[in-house]
Amino acid sequence: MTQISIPSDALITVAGTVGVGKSTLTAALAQRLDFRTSLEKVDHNPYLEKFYHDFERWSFHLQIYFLAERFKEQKAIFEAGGGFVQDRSIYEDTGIFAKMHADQGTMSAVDYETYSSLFEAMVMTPYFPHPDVLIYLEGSLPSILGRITERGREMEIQTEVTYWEKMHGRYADWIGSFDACPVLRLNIDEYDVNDPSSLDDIISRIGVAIQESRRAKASLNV
Ligand SMILES: Nc1ncnc2c1ncn2[C@@H]1O[C@H](COP(=O)(O)OP(=O)(O)O)[C@@H](O)[C@H]1O
Ligand SMILES: Nc1ncnc2c1ncn2[C@H]1C[C@H](O)[C@@H](COP(=O)(O)O)O1
Repeated sequence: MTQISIPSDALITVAGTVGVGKSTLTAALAQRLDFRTSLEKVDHNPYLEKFYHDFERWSFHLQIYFLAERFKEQKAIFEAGGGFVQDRSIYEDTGIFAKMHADQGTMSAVDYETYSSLFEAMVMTPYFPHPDVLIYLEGSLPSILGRITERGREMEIQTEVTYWEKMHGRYADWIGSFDACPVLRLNIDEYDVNDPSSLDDIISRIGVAIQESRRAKASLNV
């Protein structure tokens, strides 16, 4: 199969639940495509560990922090003119995490409202490049829990399994109605990030998805 080249200004975003393999695939794709990465910085997050110990107390602070961080990343991608693989989308902050905590009562209704209006205002700006394609990583809950354990972040390992179970279910519902950009679904049992031919296959599929979406946009003149 002839491989369709990926435009050098593309923005490829990798989405999926915690531990599914986003950062690993982001790094592998960026290296192969000679793209830059936009990574989530977990180690210097001042709220994350506190949040896992007390969701109610820290949910709002953490969401505002993630929103600010991701918006800065979006702006950097916009200013660079693309050419990035991004680890996690801004859509997951609001569509998965903030909503889940609001629904389960660990973020108050007023905090959720404030957060959501800030999110809407940020997304409406020209600094917000929508991805050319969102790669959605999916897998079974046991495989994902195994990866969370293997990675060894104590705060995640100590968190009740029901938290990850609820998140896993929410992701499945969320992706079913996600329509902000084209989606490429990848099952984690069906690729090997260390196998070059497996990455070739993913890159071919990314190429096709981007080509189709750019053609569709051009025909609508948007
Ligand atoms: N394709 C893969 N096969 C096997 N293990 C993987 C794969 N991708 C990631 N992992 C492992 O799973 C764990 C979580 O991966 P990571 O990329 O950090 O997930 P995420 O960014 O989605 O939270 C890490 O220990 C990583 O080494
Ligand atoms: N928006 C978020 N709210 C709560 N927690 C979040 C949010 N975004 C990321 N996280 C957490 C989940 C993980 O513990 C780390 C990093 O995510 P990962 O999926 O491992 O890249 O941050």
